[in-house]
Amino acid sequence: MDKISSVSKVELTNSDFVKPFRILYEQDGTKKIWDCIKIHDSVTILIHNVSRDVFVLVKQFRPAVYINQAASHGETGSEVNTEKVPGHLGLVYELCAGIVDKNCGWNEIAQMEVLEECGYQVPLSCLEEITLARGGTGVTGTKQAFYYARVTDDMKVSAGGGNVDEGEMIEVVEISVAESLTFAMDQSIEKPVGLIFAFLWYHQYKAPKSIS
Ligand SMILES: O=c1ccn([C@@H]2O[C@H](COP(=O)(O)OP(=O)(O)O[C@H]3O[C@H](CO)[C@@H](O)[C@H](O)[C@H]3O)[C@@H](O)[C@H]2O)c(=O)[nH]1
Ligand SMILES: [Mg+2]
Repeated sequence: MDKISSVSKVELTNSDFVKPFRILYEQDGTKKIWDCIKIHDSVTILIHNVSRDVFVLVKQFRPAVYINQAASHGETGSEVNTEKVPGHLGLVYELCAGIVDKNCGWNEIAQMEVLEECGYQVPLSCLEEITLARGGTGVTGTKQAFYYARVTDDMKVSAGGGNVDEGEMIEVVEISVAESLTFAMDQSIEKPVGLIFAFLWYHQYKAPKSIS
């Protein structure tokens, strides 16, 4: 999964996934411009396997993270020297997530992503909405829905790994709930803020409280 080679940056002319555009507006009479990117809304799922008290995460190569790593290693040109910037630097731990690109309930999209990426067939009744937030406010402004899915070992029906037809390569990783806060705050582990939020949410609102 982390054997990355032949990396180059090219100009984006058209895309099925993102559309850059500019907004012109006036604020209190002052003319302003703001450059944005249109992307899909998304769903994100904190999967808790209660049979073994572990969180189920996905680990995947993220080109955007990789290219930022390359820049930190002085590789800012259009070609990246992959000897100097090995592919594992673009691997990221994330919650199971997917874009809202189908006309159905967001909870159904969450259910599909849990199956596709992590191999659990979870009934909708085991999916709880945590909250809805903005995935990004500066550039995209899209919505991101967070769900909590309680799963058991007997809901595991496949290895997961993502949609092979779309070329997805995903490793399913388990983190014990007991170690999850240390994991969340470890800066040496690449992860998005949504993962940290979800782990903290669990410990604040869901974790059994010990009696002192
Ligand atoms: O430029 C692109 C963009 C996407 N894809 C494919 O599109 C699919 C997208 O996968 P999906 O699981 O639906 O979305 P994610 O990539 O997991 O993205 C979600 O999870 C991210 C991490 O939480 C968030 O940043 C995003 O907003 C959210 O949509 C995959 O097959 C990709 O291979 C491409 O091939 N090229
Ligand atoms: Mg995904």
